[in-house]
Amino acid sequence: MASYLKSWLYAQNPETTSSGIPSIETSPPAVEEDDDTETVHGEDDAPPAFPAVNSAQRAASGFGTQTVPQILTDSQLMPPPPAPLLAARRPGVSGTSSIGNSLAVPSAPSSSLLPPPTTTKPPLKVAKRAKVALAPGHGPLDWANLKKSGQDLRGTDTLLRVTPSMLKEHRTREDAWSAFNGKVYNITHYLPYHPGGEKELMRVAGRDGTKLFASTHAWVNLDYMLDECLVGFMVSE
Ligand code: HEM
Repeated sequence: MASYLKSWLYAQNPETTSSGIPSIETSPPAVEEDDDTETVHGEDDAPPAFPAVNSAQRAASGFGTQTVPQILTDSQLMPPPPAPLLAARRPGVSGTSSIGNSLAVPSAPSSSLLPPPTTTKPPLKVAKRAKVALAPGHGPLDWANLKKSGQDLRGTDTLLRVTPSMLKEHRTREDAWSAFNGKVYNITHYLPYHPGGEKELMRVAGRDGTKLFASTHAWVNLDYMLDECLVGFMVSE
């Protein structure tokens, strides 16, 4: 058995002694250069390489032999897209932005995020129109029914040519005429039906009420409401 082992050792290691017996090293082996980067040295907190330096993974993947992708410089990169205009807006700032020349916002008033002045400023004072409680049976429908009733609301047999002096003679509550856009109406019967009150309507009795009517409620269809009250047309003296 011993001779067999001797012959085997000789075959494996040609550096045998002259006696043919391999020498047995007794001194400790020389410390080799340590290239194991996984070993932590002193205060070095660097993480170990991954995959490990001499690992099978590194050898299999050809790690380190591949060409490292080149990192492009700023000038080689595609330029960034332009900043959207709305993104450059700032609350409370209207007009040109000071973010930078490239982000300059056109100074349109709409570029501000401020609420529109209509919501922040108090509304303009509108002259309050007096509400008048109409007597029972004197609502708009009642007036419409009276017009249809066939009752004479003109007080004249035919349409007249009315001069300003003629108009002036009809300025009482019992007999009130008024002119609107060249047409003369007998407003006497309408007085208690007027939503703005008799007093207001009497301001135009015996004179031209075109201006006052238009400044109060131009949307009201006067010609339809008073069609049965038409007296005639304005003419000069
Ligand atoms: C004969 C001509 C006139 C007719 C047919 C007429 C008719 C009307 C009508 C239909 C309304 C209700 C309108 C609405 O609620 O939107 C109204 C309201 C009013 N009208 Fe006249 N109007 C006449 C002349 C006048 C005149 C000359 C004045 C004088 C200033 C006047 C003063 C008013 C006022 C102050 C109101 C408001 C009443 C309210 O807010 O409830 N109207 N009128």
